[in-house]
Amino acid sequence: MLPYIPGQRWISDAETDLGLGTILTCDERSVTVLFPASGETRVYSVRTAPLTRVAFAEGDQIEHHEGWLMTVDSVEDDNGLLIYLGRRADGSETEMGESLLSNHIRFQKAKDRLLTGQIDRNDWFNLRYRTLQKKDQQSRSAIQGLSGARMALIPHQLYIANTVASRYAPRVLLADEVGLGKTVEAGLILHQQLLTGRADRILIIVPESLQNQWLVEMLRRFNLQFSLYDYERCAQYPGKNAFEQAQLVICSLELLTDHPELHQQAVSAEWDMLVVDEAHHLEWNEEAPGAAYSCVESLAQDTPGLLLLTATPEQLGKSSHFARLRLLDPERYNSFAEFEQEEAQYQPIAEALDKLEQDSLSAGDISALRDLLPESDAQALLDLLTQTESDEEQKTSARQQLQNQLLDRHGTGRVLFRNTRDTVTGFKQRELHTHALELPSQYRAPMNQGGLKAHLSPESTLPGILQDTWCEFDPRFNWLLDHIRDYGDEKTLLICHSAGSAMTLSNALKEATGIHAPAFHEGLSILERDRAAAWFADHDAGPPVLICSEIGSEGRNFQFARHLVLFDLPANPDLLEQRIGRLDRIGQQHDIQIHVPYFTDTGQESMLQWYDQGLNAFAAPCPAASALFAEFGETLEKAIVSGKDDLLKQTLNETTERKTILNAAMQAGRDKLLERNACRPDIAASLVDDIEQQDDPDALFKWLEDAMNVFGVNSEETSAVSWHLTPGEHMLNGDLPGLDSEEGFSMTTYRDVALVREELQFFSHEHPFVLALQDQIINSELGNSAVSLFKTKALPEGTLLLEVIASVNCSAPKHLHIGRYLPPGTLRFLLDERGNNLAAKVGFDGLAPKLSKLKKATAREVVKLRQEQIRTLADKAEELANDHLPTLIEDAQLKMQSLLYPELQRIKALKEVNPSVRDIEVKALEMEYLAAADAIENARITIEGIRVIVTA
Ligand SMILES: Nc1ncnc2c1ncn2[C@@H]1O[C@H](COP(=O)(O)OP(=O)(O)OP(=O)(O)O)[C@@H](O)[C@H]1O
Repeated sequence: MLPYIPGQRWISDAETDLGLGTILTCDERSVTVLFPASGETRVYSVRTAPLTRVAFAEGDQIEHHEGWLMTVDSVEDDNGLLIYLGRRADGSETEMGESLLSNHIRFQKAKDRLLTGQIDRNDWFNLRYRTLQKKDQQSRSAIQGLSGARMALIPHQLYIANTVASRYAPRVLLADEVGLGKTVEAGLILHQQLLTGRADRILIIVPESLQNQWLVEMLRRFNLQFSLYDYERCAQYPGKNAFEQAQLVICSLELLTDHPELHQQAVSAEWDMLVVDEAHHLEWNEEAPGAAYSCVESLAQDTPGLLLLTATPEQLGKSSHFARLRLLDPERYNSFAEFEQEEAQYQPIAEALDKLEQDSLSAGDISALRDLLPESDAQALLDLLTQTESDEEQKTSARQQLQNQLLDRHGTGRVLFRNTRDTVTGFKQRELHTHALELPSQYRAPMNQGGLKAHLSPESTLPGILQDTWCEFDPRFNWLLDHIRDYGDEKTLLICHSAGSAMTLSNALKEATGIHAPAFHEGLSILERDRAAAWFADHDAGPPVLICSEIGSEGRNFQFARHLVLFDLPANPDLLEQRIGRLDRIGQQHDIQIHVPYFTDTGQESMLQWYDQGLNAFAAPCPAASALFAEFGETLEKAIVSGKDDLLKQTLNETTERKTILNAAMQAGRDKLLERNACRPDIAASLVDDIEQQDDPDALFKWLEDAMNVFGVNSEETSAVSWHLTPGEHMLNGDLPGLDSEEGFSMTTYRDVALVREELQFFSHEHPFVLALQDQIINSELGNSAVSLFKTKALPEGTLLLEVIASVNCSAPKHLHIGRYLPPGTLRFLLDERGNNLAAKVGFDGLAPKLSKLKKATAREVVKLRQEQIRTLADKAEELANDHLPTLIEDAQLKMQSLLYPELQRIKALKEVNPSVRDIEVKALEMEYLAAADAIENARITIEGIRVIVTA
């Protein structure tokens, strides 16, 4: 006979929060259990299922799912299903099949264990109490998911992650300028979504060259273990959908575009979140979307959450930028023409924002604001501003709320986040060094006959044999030798247009100097590229130069290098910014030296002038660069190729003029809205503050030390701020992350130490090891019963006290994040023999150190002798705890309403004026509101631990 019968009620020992489970199906191998209270289904192996049968006996009080109670008189077995016979509170007889039991029933295991003589150590009881307190604090935290990353607390990143991650299934474009930390922002959002149960399955699509960088970054910074999927890995699952075999996957865009069958598998693998890095490669136009675009589009349609990352959103033109917004929200962005029109109207909104900064507003200003924000909540705020009886505090708050509403309800702000170096401080200067060289005769012909490419990188258009030997006559090569001689002890990153040029340069350099400067290009395998990058990064042994092709270097972190050699210039200003961004990124310690060797009186000089004088693009990113390139790119190319000086001069002058106008217009309109949306400094600063306060390395290690003592984990102090952990010989549980091998690992609880010492894991309250320990303590019976001796003269010898810990438990789906409203709490009662609660007078921290252990046999004897007294006091404590419940539920409902209701109202108001709010977001919030209210109403008290204290 099978051990499980459909309809039976069982509880998960590992996840008691799930509530009461119902067996759905069972065969020889697996059993499927539905946990209705949390909406979860689990499939276990029949042999190892961590399940306990729920069976009540005579005298037990049980609850019907409709909420009424019955006392059990007898139990019958109907083909493996239990039927309880008994009486309701009014005395009437009734019966209840086990399938009708309330899904929220919890069990008071502590009392049963104590009374049956299963007594734990005192320090286990103490650990249990402190762990419950810790869990309670974490559940209350508004920054859950944001504090556990190994990262410096950079305000704009935290602001974006916090804003985006709090949305249901966020769909946004992260478009910070190059090197400002988009990968870290995306990682933070994913971490938060995973930790709070809002996402389980995530697919990250990146250019092939960045796969390992992402893999390492997710693990090193966020402890997220992604699987890297390439063709070989996918082939390991014949006949199956490879993408369904892992929850967190990174793969390259090329894998999906080159293999339609794998693309199909990825589309049907039901992800919660999709991330696409370097999204500027997704080219689109109305007639024919590119292959990469279509590939991502079909995935994006079927995935609730979507993060697109690009530093240069307009690199392939405005229509492709629009198309990426369309991926995020096809309903809102359905007409390119309308999008362009809308962009032109951002200026009045930006002006209104400025006005709201001023102390007084004219009648005209108020009237303009009334037109922009016609909704009733905004009108009320505007009334407040004009009423003479309003005080300054009210007016300031009204101004802030109105600014928030303007930002919220207009423009792309809600889906597009862009921080720039203007607003994020701490970046180093960029210094341009131009090096004029004479054009060698060998390049004259190709330049005269060829197009723009021949002018910018003439070596790549040379015929046959010259492709390998051009360094012999190209003065840029000799200049490079001089540069290495002068700066050989500082790192230089060289970028040129093509892989071929990079290889020739690398070979020639080796021949001329013996220096092996690796060529880093798209033709290398990922492993080869990662090795080359790591070798280059080696401060002592690594080469002074890395020679990269355009594509090879994209997205890479080379901020440890100080010199950037642009061996040729790219044809597009966005590519120039991408190149400079390899060095000009967070972590750069020095001013960046940009070297441009060029041939005088050639198209190279013209291009250099256009970038430098036209766009000022070497000194800083130029906001209008894409627009200027769209306007003047063709003429510039024509001028360069034809060598017409007048046309060049004219283009340069026109560009300079337009740049001033466009930059000013953008700054006044679109950019101002983007800037304000991308980071609101007051909120960002308070996030940093909250995390700094939560980071308490000493307290965390103290708790960890106690827990490791109990669990039998060895810890060796390796410095004042770091420890090495290894599995002990008699570990209580072998299932702790990182301790599956003898070697163990090293860690620190200090954020600043973890940032400089890569070999240490950063332990925070959100580290998987800490979370696993916490769960194992709380979800097991560990320390829930204890007996101890209290040597005191204040009470007669043999006096009995009962210390009882209780918590509030809600069986609710994890994504509701119910702890925000109803944290588990740690109710503590210390009852004397008459049932008086002394907890307020005698605190846990004062009492615990004064208690000593009793021998097990003596402890059992005490329990046996005082059983009746203990039972009565335990029931009394439970009664007291239950007395708290209605107030706790009421407070939680109020808190939930105060947080979710305004959010619901806001999103509904937003939807009326800003169609970028999707219907599904409004619906999801409504459902969340109702589900949270229901879960809170069904909260129950759980007795987490009982300690008998006898005085001596
Ligand atoms: N908060 C942080 N703490 C420590 N290092 C950081 C932080 N944010 C970013 N970095 C580092 O700064 C560099 C740039 O960050 P990241 O790669 O996320 O930028 P990006 O905007 O994605 O760059 P790109 O535009 O080139 O793709 C990386 O080396 C990253 O590890």
